[in-house]
Amino acid sequence: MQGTSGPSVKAAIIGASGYTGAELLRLLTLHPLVSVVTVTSRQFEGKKLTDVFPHFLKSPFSELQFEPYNSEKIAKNCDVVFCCLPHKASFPIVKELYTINPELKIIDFSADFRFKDPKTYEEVYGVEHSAKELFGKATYGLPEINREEIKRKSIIANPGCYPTSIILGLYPARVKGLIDTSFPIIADSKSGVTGAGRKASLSFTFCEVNESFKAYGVEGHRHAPEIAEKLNLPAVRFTPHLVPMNRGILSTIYFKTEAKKEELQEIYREFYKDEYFVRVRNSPPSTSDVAGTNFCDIYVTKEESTGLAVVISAIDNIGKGASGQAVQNMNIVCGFPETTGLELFSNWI
Ligand SMILES: NC(=O)C1=CN([C@@H]2O[C@H](COP(=O)(O)OP(=O)(O)OC[C@H]3O[C@@H](n4cnc5c(N)ncnc54)[C@H](OP(=O)(O)O)[C@@H]3O)[C@@H](O)[C@H]2O)C=CC1
Ligand SMILES: CC(=O)N[C@@H](CCC(=O)OP(=O)(O)O)C(=O)O
Repeated sequence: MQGTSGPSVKAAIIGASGYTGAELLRLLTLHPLVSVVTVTSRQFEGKKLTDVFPHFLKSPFSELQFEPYNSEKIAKNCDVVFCCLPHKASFPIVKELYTINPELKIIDFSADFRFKDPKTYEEVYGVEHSAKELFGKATYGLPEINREEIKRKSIIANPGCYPTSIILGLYPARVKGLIDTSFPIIADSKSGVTGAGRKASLSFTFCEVNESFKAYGVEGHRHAPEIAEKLNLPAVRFTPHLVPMNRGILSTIYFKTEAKKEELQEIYREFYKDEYFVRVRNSPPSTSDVAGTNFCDIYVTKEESTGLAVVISAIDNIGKGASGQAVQNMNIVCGFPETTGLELFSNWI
């Protein structure tokens, strides 16, 4: 880490031309302790950041230029690297950076180090993992359930956006043994279109998405095993949906429980009382309550006639679901107050 006056940490963002990279830059404009020194992109190599993203004119990063990825330069000049690349593209880069500089703190947005065992990754993602030896250096970056591990590790595997909303929505009940696991646990999630990334693809063009709403991944989505592993459950029935909005995930989660509604509500409130980024609500949240923020808003209730608890969990997929969570993780690994740069509230309207 650098000196004590002004920004103390130098950061690089690899894959900064995508949605999570751009959101991360936006959040870091407000971070007093971080200076972004390198942003990489293949398509925009050599272009000024503000030619691609004019909304950063007059920001602290307005002089940055997109560079090609250079492992030596990044690993030797930076303290923290945010790797905003797709799955499978990420692990070779994480391996290269870690090999050059094992002191580096690497926050990986992809799924490449999210599972406990590389075998599970290979089964779910259908590709061989060629950096298996790094799993011991990596941990799952969901601070509310794994903060102490995050402090000790070099590679932080930022969770998937859907798993963030669902795991936080189920965790208190699971930890307290209130979920009757002899019945299926059902999570039905709706995501904004930024969840699919910025790359051009027919299914995400305006007319394909606007004024419509569809389920996908119905036969099985790669996030279901991630959710099940982190909650130590054999399975979770997960169905994602794409909704015509830019940002946000709303998950509706059902589980069977003997607990009464008031007991559940009290347990959730107590469980998250010291977690700044989880707000246990008195009414069902909407995605607009959390847009642009690092909050996860949760409402829990119970229907006595069916014995089902219903949890509604809202996040911004590129906030708490990706870039906000990455800043939270960086704050933890760098020893900064966890909320630094993240005390932001939604535009709401
Ligand atoms: N969007 C979301 O809501 C969330 C995303 N994530 C994860 O974060 C990561 C980034 O997602 P997102 O920003 O949405 O994706 P985008 O597609 O918007 O951006 C990814 C960036 O990575 C670069 N890139 C793509 N392929 C490669 C490659 N093979 N090698 C090197 N660079 C590459 C591209 O830049 P260029 O072509 O200019 O080099 C691109 O800008 C992914 O792993 C995603 O799964 C996690 C949680 C939520
Ligand atoms: C709407 C949409 O397409 N969403 C993505 C999830 C994005 C995400 O956060 O997940 P990862 O980090 O694991 O990619 C999907 O279903 O694949």
